[in-house]
Amino acid sequence: MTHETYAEPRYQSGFGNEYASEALPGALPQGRNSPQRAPLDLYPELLSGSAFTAPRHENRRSWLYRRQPSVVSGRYQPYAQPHWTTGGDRTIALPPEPMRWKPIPPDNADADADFVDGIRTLAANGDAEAQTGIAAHVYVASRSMERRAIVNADGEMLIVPQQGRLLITTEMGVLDVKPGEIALLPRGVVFKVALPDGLSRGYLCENYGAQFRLPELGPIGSNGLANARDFLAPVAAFEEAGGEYEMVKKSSGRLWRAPLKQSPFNVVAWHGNLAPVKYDTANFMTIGSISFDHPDPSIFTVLTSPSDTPGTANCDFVIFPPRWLVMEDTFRPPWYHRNLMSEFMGLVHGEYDAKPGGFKPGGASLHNCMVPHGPDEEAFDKASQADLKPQKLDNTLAFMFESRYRFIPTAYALQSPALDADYADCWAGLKDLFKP
Ligand SMILES: O=C(O)Cc1cc(O)ccc1O
Ligand SMILES: [Fe+2]
Repeated sequence: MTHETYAEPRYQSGFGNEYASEALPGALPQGRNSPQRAPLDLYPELLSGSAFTAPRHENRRSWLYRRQPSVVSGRYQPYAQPHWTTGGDRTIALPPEPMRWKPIPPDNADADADFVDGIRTLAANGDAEAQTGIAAHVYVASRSMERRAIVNADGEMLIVPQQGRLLITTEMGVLDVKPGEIALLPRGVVFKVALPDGLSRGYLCENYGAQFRLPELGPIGSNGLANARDFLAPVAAFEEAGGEYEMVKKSSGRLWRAPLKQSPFNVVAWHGNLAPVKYDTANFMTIGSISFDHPDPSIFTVLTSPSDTPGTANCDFVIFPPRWLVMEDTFRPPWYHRNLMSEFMGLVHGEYDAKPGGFKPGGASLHNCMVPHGPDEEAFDKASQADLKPQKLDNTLAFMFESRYRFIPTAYALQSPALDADYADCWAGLKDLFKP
């Protein structure tokens, strides 16, 4: 890739549509996918993100035209990254109470790690082999991946940067992703992450289940929430410089590494509907109550990964963006609640209205199935006394990975000094105000 490609990535718009892009004119075959000899003597390679026979609306695949097929590789050896774990660990005694972490992980906050080595799994559920569940990770990294790439065969990767821009080079081109934006990298797409701002941190959802897609809009109609055109896929770009690479592969819960004689970013043209994308949450068309009551947060769903039970997601990716609150005679923050669904939350910046105190950017909270939670004492006191003028919740971005499966925190997360042992105290002062 030229320097200009890095400075100014270019994009094609849409989500799950048929993109087409060539870095060199004429590199895409016309009228067929695998001619006897492809243009420019490139190798056609099919990347399928769904079964061949998946229904048309769920079918995702792209054709990559590359200088060498992906199968050209050195032999894989085990790679040690013990902090990136897979699936729910059923041997861990899962605390049946609310949990929260301060910004994580302070232990390697200035670590000399790249994106792969900087991943820390906080909690996970399901089983990558059964293609169910997700993992919630954080990353803290200060080193760019130079001649090193990663491919994840266990799931797609939803990246939520919290601090520092990420330049994500993929087989299909480059995504420039800053905090407030998210990136979604399909299972099996090779990528590497450069850190132009130095020390960078954020959250990751590794989704072993059905691919994330836009939610149904029901009575909302044909527009709103995350609009498909605001998702951006890269245009084709390939690395010119020769020389060796290291490929890290995550497969079946383990990491491996192999030497490559050539850059894996050697795709000169591609077309299809399986692609990495980025999305700026500032483009989210937020819907709320303009009468009374606090609506269910499902109205803030950006992307959903369904399970086999309709309406009961493997994972919903939900954001709490800046928005106006105008509801009359209403307790405006989230209500106190207990849910079937399990909730892992993070904060990109600002304050979250239910927890103005202890929930900090870079931190996390976990409220599993039927674990009671809701506004802390400070939020309750303010909201139950507030003068209900229209109010803008501004300069804030929280998010939730919500899943039908309980998240099991990792031993790392349970032993971390970031675990907030006093979390429950934020509700301890809620008094019995009953006035019969
Ligand atoms: O618990 C939370 O903070 C997330 C949440 C927000 C909301 O507005 C309603 C329900 C809910 O679980
Ligand atoms: Fe909740």
